[in-house]
Amino acid sequence: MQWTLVVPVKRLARAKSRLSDTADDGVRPGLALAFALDTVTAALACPEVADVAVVTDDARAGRELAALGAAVVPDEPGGGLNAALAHAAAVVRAARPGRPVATLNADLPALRPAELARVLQEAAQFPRAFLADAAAIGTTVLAAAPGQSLRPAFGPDSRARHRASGAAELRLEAVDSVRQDVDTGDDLRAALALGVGPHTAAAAALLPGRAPVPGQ
Ligand SMILES: Nc1nc2c(ncn2[C@@H]2O[C@H](COP(=O)(O)OP(=O)(O)OP(=O)(O)O)[C@@H](O)[C@H]2O)c(=O)[nH]1
Ligand SMILES: C=C(OP(=O)(O)O)C(=O)O
Repeated sequence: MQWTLVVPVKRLARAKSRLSDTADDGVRPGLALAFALDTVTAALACPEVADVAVVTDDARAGRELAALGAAVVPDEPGGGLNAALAHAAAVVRAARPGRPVATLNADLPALRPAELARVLQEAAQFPRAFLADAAAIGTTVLAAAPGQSLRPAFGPDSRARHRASGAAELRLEAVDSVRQDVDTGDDLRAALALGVGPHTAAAAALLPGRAPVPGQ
């Protein structure tokens, strides 16, 4: 079963505010874009993924992600993350009603296609399912079978909120790259240790106190 992924991307100028102590206003938008480029590149390389739709209001992110092969859905509701996801899911569902849909956060710069494939294969066993983030508080993937509405409940404590909504929590081992979202400087260090994609490696090398990562 092949999935349509919906990837939300906040306006780059406002994105990743919790990284402001690690990356100042001059470099943070480029870092957020690099995360999204590496996330979408890995998602498009996953055999379980048919297509990727990015929902964003950011012109530069839309342009650069479209160049990778993603579709771009304008964030018309402008009502925050959950409204953007519900809107984009409705748009992609109208085009292909028989396909399962999953959201994937755009801040997974270490994402590996084979680990995402395992997550999506497991999610296909349930009407709705989700994967908790590395901190075990948030959510990085929320998946819905054909005919099931996504009902996204991202934000504070989204792991508990998705569980309370009846979605199955995926209890997979060794899918660290799908769980490792980057909100803070510590998260970025953890992602770099897992091994990030080339856009993030280049952007992270520009941060103060960071040497380029050899081989990336
Ligand atoms: N389209 C869209 N995407 C959003 C919106 N808010 C957050 N996102 C995306 O949703 C995912 C998870 O969001 P967060 O991890 O909170 O990222 P963030 O909002 O950039 O980070 P902070 O500013 O530190 O809260 C990321 O891929 C964001 O780019 C929104 O209002 N619209
Ligand atoms: C929006 C979310 O992401 P984060 O915790 O990374 O802000 C979430 O996990 O629901």
